[in-house]
Amino acid sequence: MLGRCAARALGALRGLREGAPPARSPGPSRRLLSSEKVSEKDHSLPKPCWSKDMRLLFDQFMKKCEDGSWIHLPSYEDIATQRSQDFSTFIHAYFPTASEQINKEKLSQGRIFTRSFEDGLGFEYVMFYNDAEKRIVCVFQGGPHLQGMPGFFHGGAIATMIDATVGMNAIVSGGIVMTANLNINFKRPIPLCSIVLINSQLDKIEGRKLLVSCNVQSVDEKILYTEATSLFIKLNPEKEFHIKELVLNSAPPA
Ligand SMILES: CC/C=C\C/C=C\C/C=C\CCCCCCCC(=O)SCCNC(=O)CCNC(=O)[C@H](O)C(C)(C)COP(=O)(O)OP(=O)(O)OC[C@H]1O[C@@H](n2cnc3c(N)ncnc32)[C@H](O)[C@@H]1OP(=O)(O)O
Repeated sequence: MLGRCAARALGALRGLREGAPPARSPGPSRRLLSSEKVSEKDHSLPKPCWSKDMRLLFDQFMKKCEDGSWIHLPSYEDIATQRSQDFSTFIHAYFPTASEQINKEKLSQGRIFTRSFEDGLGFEYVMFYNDAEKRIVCVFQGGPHLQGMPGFFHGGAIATMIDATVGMNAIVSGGIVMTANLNINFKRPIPLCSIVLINSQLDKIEGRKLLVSCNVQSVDEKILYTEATSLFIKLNPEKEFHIKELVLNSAPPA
């Protein structure tokens, strides 16, 4: 049985695509342009660019999902439904000054960073969540455009995938959170285009703080490439109360 927070967060992740009603109002901070492209592709499902090993790992984890102990997490490249517009409106209301500085025309082109590369060239990954153990495992196949030192992944690309994985763990466990601190020890360089496992674990929740750790290992678990710890802060619930009112009152009269 999923915890209430995890069930809500997973529902929200799925709800970004499934059965969401057509947008009534984009709210004050996010105006959709008529030319806005909406991609429905779930990037966490097998694609031709996935290697044999990546597919094998996907199949192994999907097998673990059959008894409900693990859950496959969907992943889309952009955010375009009513519920996610509310989410976007919420975030902009939380940071009003920063929000004013955003170029609203460019905002409509917003795309999740890890899903903004052509298939196979950047970040290919799929995440699985275990609620009982508060773990997320990410199977990651990095492409040739993530190169840093010749033949190896760029440290920033590794940091990005770590942030995405521990971040998803924090979102599923805590709701709307932001990364406050990320500490990374790069222990071994990761060969370009290899497949690695990112194992993340929720260690502690202290009020609004969520501590999540992770390691990056080779598929056979013989090489420990990277270790990281992170701190996520749940956006202040008191402030959230006023923001909810703002979001609810933002729609123009019908
Ligand atoms: C339900 C959601 C559903 C769907 C989501 C939709 C789509 C998801 C798709 C993909 C997601 C993939 C995951 C990606 C994850 C990536 C996340 C990011 O990259 S976030 C971007 C980077 N982070 C930032 O830009 C954050 C910048 N910082 C801030 O905005 C603020 O500092 C803050 C973190 C919001 C905290 O500010 P607050 O005013 O809210 O809290 P404070 O009162 O300052 O602090 C509370 C508490 O925490 C302690 N603290 C804060 N920062 C730190 C720190 N760096 N180190 C240690 N401690 C810290 C602070 O001392 C307070 O402690 P207390 O006094 O004991 O209460």
